[in-house]
Amino acid sequence: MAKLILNRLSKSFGDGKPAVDDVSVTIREGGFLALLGPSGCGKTTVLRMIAGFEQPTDGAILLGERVLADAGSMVPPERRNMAMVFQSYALWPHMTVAENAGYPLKVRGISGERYRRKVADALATVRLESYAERRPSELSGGQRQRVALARCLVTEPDVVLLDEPLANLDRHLRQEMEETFREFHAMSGATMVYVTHDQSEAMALATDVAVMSEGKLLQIAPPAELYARPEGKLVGGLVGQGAILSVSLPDNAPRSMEWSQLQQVFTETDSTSAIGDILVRPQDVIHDADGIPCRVATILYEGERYALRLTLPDGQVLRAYSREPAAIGSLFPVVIRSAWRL
Ligand SMILES: Nc1ncnc2c1ncn2[C@@H]1O[C@H](COP(=O)(O)OP(=O)(O)OP(=O)(O)O)[C@@H](O)[C@H]1O
Repeated sequence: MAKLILNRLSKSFGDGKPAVDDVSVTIREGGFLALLGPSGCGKTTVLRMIAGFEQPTDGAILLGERVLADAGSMVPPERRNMAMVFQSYALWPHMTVAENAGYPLKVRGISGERYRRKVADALATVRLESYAERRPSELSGGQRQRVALARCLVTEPDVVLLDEPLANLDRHLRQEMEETFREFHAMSGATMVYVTHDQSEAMALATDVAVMSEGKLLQIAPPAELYARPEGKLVGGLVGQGAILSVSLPDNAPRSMEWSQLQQVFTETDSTSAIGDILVRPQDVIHDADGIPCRVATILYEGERYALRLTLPDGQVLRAYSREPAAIGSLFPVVIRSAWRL
């Protein structure tokens, strides 16, 4: 196994804007990368190029030193030692769970004891040993997804590619499957690339998250860093809960701002300073009689707390949490403990 490298990768489908535009990413061996972004941003096209279903128009894909694809050459999908898991599972309905899981081995001419052992190991990894003789129609959605994972494990792939694998499952099952994916990643040791438009899924699963928009890579970072230090409005708005406020900032404003600096921003409007965006997380908005005089716009009971939308004196919207209920329209002064300049 080796690093998977996307080097200045681009893909155009004819005229118009390229679907993937100059994307460079290095995924360490055994890493788990989530490609995150809104519909149409190019993430599936990146995955399909890694799998070998599409050829790059520019740039290259390498596994270690080996060039898998560039504009002039392509290693075919079956010679990349990769496995892909689809949203639709793509299981054979007439085969049992064990036969489905073992199918890639049959294709490769592996049989006998070796075949049985590999299938049994793969089913054990996804905890489906006792379902070996069932057919896909007799399984739940989560169990079918696990068969698809087992089928991908039997070939011991270097790289596993997952295209929105949880999109068809309900919320409860998604959480359970997130656990399965984490276990699967730990046990297989494979490098994984996971496409999703769900930020919480990406943050929960991956070791690194690459955020894409309109074919371009906006930022790549481990989840905690992406949350704490997003680059730009798009990433800031996509990752975690928060409000983006447009404020006039002093020239020397640091990226991470505290109340002592923010207080000035909200009280002194200096018409000569530049307008900039700051990201404020709801947990950093604290109810305080001496704070900015906001008003409650909406309130939503979330079980353990209330989620508030507050209106700032200039009309912009801020999010906050509160343990106490508050009346809509009432005064709710707040201190902003910290904010991140985007
Ligand atoms: N085979 C194709 N021919 C022409 N255009 C394509 C083809 N495949 C993708 N595109 C275009 O490339 C762009 C990126 O598509 P892609 O499927 O990679 O996005 P995505 O981020 O995966 O979206 P989604 O989450 O909706 O699947 C889109 O504008 C799409 O219409």
